[in-house]
Amino acid sequence: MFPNRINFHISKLPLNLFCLQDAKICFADDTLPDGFNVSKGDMVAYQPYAMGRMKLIWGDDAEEFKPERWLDENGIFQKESPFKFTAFQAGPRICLGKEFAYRQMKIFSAVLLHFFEFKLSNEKAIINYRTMINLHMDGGLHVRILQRRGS
Ligand code: HEM
Repeated sequence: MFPNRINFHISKLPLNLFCLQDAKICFADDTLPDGFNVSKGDMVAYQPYAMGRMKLIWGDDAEEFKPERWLDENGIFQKESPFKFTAFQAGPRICLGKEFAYRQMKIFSAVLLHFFEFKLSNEKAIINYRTMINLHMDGGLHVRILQRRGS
Protein backbone atom coordinates (compact mmCIF):
# COMPACT_ATOMS: atom_id res chain seq x y z
CA MET A 1 0.00 0.00 0.00
CA PHE A 2 2.79 2.46 0.91
CA PRO A 3 6.13 2.83 -0.84
CA ASN A 4 8.96 1.32 1.20
CA ARG A 5 11.05 4.38 1.32
CA ILE A 6 10.46 7.92 0.18
CA ASN A 7 12.27 11.20 0.54
CA PHE A 8 10.09 13.91 1.85
CA HIS A 9 10.43 17.65 2.09
CA ILE A 10 8.39 19.45 4.68
CA SER A 11 8.41 23.06 3.59
CA LYS A 12 5.68 24.53 5.70
CA LEU A 13 5.67 22.60 8.91
CA PRO A 14 3.82 24.73 11.42
CA LEU A 15 5.91 24.72 14.56
CA ASN A 16 4.48 24.62 18.03
CA LEU A 17 3.26 28.21 18.15
CA PHE A 18 1.88 28.92 14.73
CA CYS A 19 1.26 32.56 15.15
CA LEU A 20 4.08 34.99 15.84
CA GLN A 21 1.86 37.80 16.93
CA ASP A 22 -1.84 38.25 17.57
CA ALA A 23 -2.98 41.89 17.64
CA LYS A 24 -6.22 43.50 18.80
CA ILE A 25 -7.55 47.04 18.56
CA CYS A 26 -9.25 48.48 21.66
CA PHE A 27 -12.85 49.52 21.02
CA ALA A 28 -12.93 51.61 24.20
CA ASP A 29 -10.72 52.94 26.97
CA ASP A 30 -10.09 50.12 29.42
CA THR A 31 -7.82 48.83 32.16
CA LEU A 32 -6.09 45.49 31.69
CA PRO A 33 -6.08 42.95 34.57
CA ASP A 34 -2.56 44.03 35.60
CA GLY A 35 -3.71 47.66 35.93
CA PHE A 36 -2.27 48.89 32.62
CA ASN A 37 -4.52 51.51 30.99
CA VAL A 38 -5.33 51.33 27.30
CA SER A 39 -7.20 53.87 25.19
CA LYS A 40 -9.73 53.45 22.41
CA GLY A 41 -7.86 52.74 19.15
CA ASP A 42 -4.73 51.38 20.86
CA MET A 43 -3.30 48.20 19.45
CA VAL A 44 -2.49 45.48 21.97
CA ALA A 45 -0.66 42.36 20.86
CA TYR A 46 0.52 39.20 22.56
CA GLN A 47 3.26 37.10 21.07
CA PRO A 48 2.82 33.33 21.40
CA TYR A 49 6.21 32.76 19.76
CA ALA A 50 8.08 34.91 22.27
CA MET A 51 5.95 33.77 25.23
CA GLY A 52 6.68 30.15 24.36
CA ARG A 53 10.39 30.84 24.82
CA MET A 54 10.40 33.12 27.85
CA LYS A 55 12.40 31.91 30.85
CA LEU A 56 10.16 34.00 33.07
CA ILE A 57 7.22 31.80 32.03
CA TRP A 58 8.80 28.39 31.39
CA GLY A 59 11.97 28.41 33.46
CA ASP A 60 15.68 28.38 32.54
CA ASP A 61 15.24 25.47 30.12
CA ALA A 62 12.59 27.39 28.16
CA GLU A 63 14.39 26.96 24.84
CA GLU A 64 15.10 23.25 25.25
CA PHE A 65 12.99 20.73 23.39
CA LYS A 66 11.66 18.91 26.42
CA PRO A 67 8.26 17.28 25.84
CA GLU A 68 8.39 15.73 29.31
CA ARG A 69 7.82 19.16 30.81
CA TRP A 70 4.14 18.50 30.06
CA LEU A 71 4.04 15.31 32.13
CA ASP A 72 3.74 14.80 35.87
CA GLU A 73 5.87 12.30 37.83
CA ASN A 74 3.51 9.48 36.73
CA GLY A 75 3.84 10.36 33.06
CA ILE A 76 0.36 11.83 32.92
CA PHE A 77 -0.15 14.87 30.70
CA GLN A 78 -0.70 18.09 32.63
CA LYS A 79 -2.52 20.95 30.95
CA GLU A 80 -1.07 24.42 31.25
CA SER A 81 -3.15 27.53 31.61
CA PRO A 82 -4.08 28.91 28.18
CA PHE A 83 -2.90 32.27 29.50
CA LYS A 84 0.56 30.73 29.74
CA PHE A 85 0.49 28.50 26.64
CA THR A 86 -1.15 30.99 24.31
CA ALA A 87 -1.05 29.20 20.93
CA PHE A 88 -4.85 29.05 20.88
CA GLN A 89 -5.39 32.31 22.73
CA ALA A 90 -7.28 32.30 26.05
CA GLY A 91 -10.46 33.59 27.63
CA PRO A 92 -13.87 33.88 25.97
CA ARG A 93 -12.38 34.09 22.46
CA ILE A 94 -10.14 31.05 22.78
CA CYS A 95 -9.91 29.05 19.56
CA LEU A 96 -13.15 27.16 19.04
CA GLY A 97 -11.32 24.44 17.11
CA LYS A 98 -8.66 23.72 19.77
CA GLU A 99 -9.92 20.29 20.80
CA PHE A 100 -10.63 19.39 17.19
CA ALA A 101 -7.12 20.48 16.18
CA TYR A 102 -5.53 18.42 18.98
CA ARG A 103 -7.63 15.38 18.07
CA GLN A 104 -6.67 15.73 14.43
CA MET A 105 -2.96 16.09 15.24
CA LYS A 106 -3.04 13.05 17.54
CA ILE A 107 -4.82 10.84 14.99
CA PHE A 108 -2.55 12.03 12.18
CA SER A 109 0.61 11.45 14.27
CA ALA A 110 -0.56 8.04 15.50
CA VAL A 111 -1.34 6.82 11.98
CA LEU A 112 1.92 8.13 10.50
CA LEU A 113 4.08 6.81 13.34
CA HIS A 114 2.33 3.44 13.21
CA PHE A 115 3.30 2.94 9.57
CA PHE A 116 6.52 4.94 9.21
CA GLU A 117 9.74 5.87 10.90
CA PHE A 118 11.05 9.37 10.33
CA LYS A 119 14.74 10.22 10.25
CA LEU A 120 16.44 13.50 9.50
CA SER A 121 18.20 13.37 6.13
CA ASN A 122 21.13 15.21 7.65
CA GLU A 123 21.48 14.85 11.42
CA LYS A 124 24.00 17.69 11.53
CA ALA A 125 22.05 20.24 9.52
CA ILE A 126 21.24 23.40 11.39
CA ILE A 127 17.56 24.12 11.04
CA ASN A 128 16.40 27.72 11.27
CA TYR A 129 13.03 29.34 11.27
CA ARG A 130 11.81 31.51 8.46
CA THR A 131 9.92 34.23 10.24
CA MET A 132 6.65 35.12 8.55
CA ILE A 133 3.10 35.54 9.82
CA ASN A 134 3.14 31.78 10.23
CA LEU A 135 6.32 30.09 11.38
CA HIS A 136 8.01 28.21 8.56
CA MET A 137 11.24 26.24 8.47
CA ASP A 138 13.91 27.92 6.42
CA GLY A 139 14.58 25.66 3.44
CA GLY A 140 12.25 23.02 4.86
CA LEU A 141 13.08 20.00 6.95
CA HIS A 142 14.45 17.14 4.89
CA VAL A 143 13.56 13.75 6.28
CA ARG A 144 13.76 10.14 5.17
CA ILE A 145 10.67 8.10 5.75
CA LEU A 146 10.96 4.37 6.20
CA GLN A 147 8.08 1.96 6.28
CA ARG A 148 7.95 0.09 9.56
CA ARG A 149 8.28 -3.68 9.33
CA GLY A 150 4.97 -5.47 9.34
CA SER A 151 2.89 -2.39 8.58
C1 HEM B 1 -3.22 24.08 15.56
C2 HEM B 1 -4.31 24.62 15.02
C3 HEM B 1 -4.92 25.93 15.48
C4 HEM B 1 -4.36 26.98 16.12
C5 HEM B 1 -2.91 27.16 16.60
C6 HEM B 1 -5.43 27.96 16.30
C7 HEM B 1 -5.25 29.19 16.93
C8 HEM B 1 -6.26 30.10 17.10
C9 HEM B 1 -6.11 31.40 17.73
C10 HEM B 1 -4.80 31.97 18.28
C11 HEM B 1 -7.30 32.02 17.73
C12 HEM B 1 -7.63 33.42 18.28
C13 HEM B 1 -7.52 34.44 17.16
C14 HEM B 1 -7.88 35.81 17.66
O1 HEM B 1 -9.02 36.03 18.11
O2 HEM B 1 -7.05 36.68 17.61
C15 HEM B 1 -8.24 31.12 17.11
C16 HEM B 1 -9.59 31.39 16.92
C17 HEM B 1 -10.48 30.54 16.31
N1 HEM B 1 -10.21 29.28 15.82
FE1 HEM B 1 -8.44 28.35 15.85
N2 HEM B 1 -6.59 27.46 15.78
C18 HEM B 1 -6.33 26.21 15.28
C19 HEM B 1 -7.23 25.35 14.67
C20 HEM B 1 -8.56 25.62 14.49
C21 HEM B 1 -9.52 24.70 13.87
C22 HEM B 1 -9.15 23.32 13.32
C23 HEM B 1 -10.71 25.32 13.89
C24 HEM B 1 -12.07 24.84 13.39
C25 HEM B 1 -12.34 23.59 13.11
C26 HEM B 1 -10.54 26.62 14.51
C27 HEM B 1 -11.53 27.53 14.70
C28 HEM B 1 -11.38 28.77 15.30
C29 HEM B 1 -12.45 29.73 15.48
C30 HEM B 1 -13.91 29.57 15.03
C31 HEM B 1 -11.90 30.85 16.12
C32 HEM B 1 -12.61 32.14 16.52
C33 HEM B 1 -13.09 32.03 17.95
C34 HEM B 1 -13.74 33.34 18.42
O3 HEM B 1 -13.32 34.41 17.99
O4 HEM B 1 -14.64 33.27 19.27
N3 HEM B 1 -9.22 26.76 14.86
N4 HEM B 1 -7.60 29.97 16.74
